[in-house]
Amino acid sequence: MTVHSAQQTDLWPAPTASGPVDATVHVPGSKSVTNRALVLAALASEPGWIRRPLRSRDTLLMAEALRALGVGIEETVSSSSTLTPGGDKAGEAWRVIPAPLAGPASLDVGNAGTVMRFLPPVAALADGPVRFDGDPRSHERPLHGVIDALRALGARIDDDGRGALPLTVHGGGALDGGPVEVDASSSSQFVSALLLSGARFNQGVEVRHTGATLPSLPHIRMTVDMLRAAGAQVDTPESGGEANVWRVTPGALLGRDLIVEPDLSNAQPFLAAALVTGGRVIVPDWPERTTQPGDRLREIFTRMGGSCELKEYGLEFTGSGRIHGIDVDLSEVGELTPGIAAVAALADSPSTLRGVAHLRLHETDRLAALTKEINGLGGDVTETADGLHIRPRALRGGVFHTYDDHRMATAGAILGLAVEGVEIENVATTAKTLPDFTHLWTGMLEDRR
Ligand SMILES: O=C(O)C1=C[C@@H](OP(=O)(O)O)[C@@H](O)[C@H](O)C1
Ligand SMILES: C=C(OP(=O)(O)O)C(=O)O
Repeated sequence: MTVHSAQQTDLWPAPTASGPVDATVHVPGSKSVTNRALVLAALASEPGWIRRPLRSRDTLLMAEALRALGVGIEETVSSSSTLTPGGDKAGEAWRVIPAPLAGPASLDVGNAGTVMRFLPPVAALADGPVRFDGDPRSHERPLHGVIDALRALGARIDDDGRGALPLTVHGGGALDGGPVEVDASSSSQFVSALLLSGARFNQGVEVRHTGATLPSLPHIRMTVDMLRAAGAQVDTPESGGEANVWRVTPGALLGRDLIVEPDLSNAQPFLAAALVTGGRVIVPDWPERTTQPGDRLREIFTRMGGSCELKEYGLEFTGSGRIHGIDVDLSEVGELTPGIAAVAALADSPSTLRGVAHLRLHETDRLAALTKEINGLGGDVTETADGLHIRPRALRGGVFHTYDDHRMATAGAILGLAVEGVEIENVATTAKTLPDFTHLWTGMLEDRR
């Protein structure tokens, strides 16, 4: 698969459901886990394996960028294909071979928050200049937390002073590290970025978040869990440390053999389909314990009218035929907002989604985009200071624009299940994290188990 910018402007007629869905959907691996695994494996002192990696635009950009810095990443068919009940590509794996990091290099981050934020600290450890650029939207997404913190920790960075891309990190082969303050209220990825490379800084790193709010805490926990699994010593607020302070002790990282969990945020549209059609969807390999924010869907979609059971083979989620509105704080799980908004627009009562002001700086301004597009189909959505108020109304068909946002595309598909004549513009933008989306979606509608 080539790493391309999804510029296609075709209209995809979103299929309506002819009845309750009844399907098993194998959801590909987690973007957030795959990209953390790549960074940690690249920084390790020995080779490692990443099994069942997500292959999507965001993760291929991460792999390409690390290769450009000298890291070996080999695609292989692993010997452990038996690990995978029914997943066709599941035996495939990446072998990551760390090497001295070096510039000059020119990295394309696309519109991947994980790539544009996790890699500048890695580049600070490289020897030589590393230039970062990406899609036009990447120039608007906040990066000041990473830039300012790296400078405070001893890095030299050339940028245009806006706290955003493009920029060049002049890596010196090592970084002092130590204590640093960051306002991560616009993205938890600032904290994750500094922690992920922190074990390789001379003094490690101590990150103190100074802002009033901090979104996406589960993603910071994911960073901490994965660092610990790679042998790093990490002190956190949860492990008895100070509130809003994370500390990584300097030291070598181990090469791991890691199996990537299915992407639970990408499972969302499929679970939503069960809810919207009063059907049933099984997602195999749903982890029993996970830091992925998508695990909150079990609770949120249950409150919205479904029921679920975590079985040995995966999650079985069943809709009741009724969809209820919800009043919910999504600050920890912001990336679930578009899918929840779509379901809420089809509910039997109003919804209020709170705590997600930072979504205005995601792939697109998601609060504005959801309001405009759902209202464009006849809906009644208003933006609040930190979220959305959604009053369900009968919807009609029309074009649903995606603004190069994968989660807008999947939100439109959810609406299309219940509303005839919804056409998704640039559904190919789902390639950011789920290149197979349209096949999985039509497959789900045909599958009757
Ligand atoms: O660290 C990660 O993998 C992510 C953190 C979150 O970012 P924000 O904290 O910027 O919302 C989330 O929305 C994004 O999809 C993935
Ligand atoms: C916000 C998201 O992505 P990113 O990693 O680009 O921030 C997302 O996937 O919903």
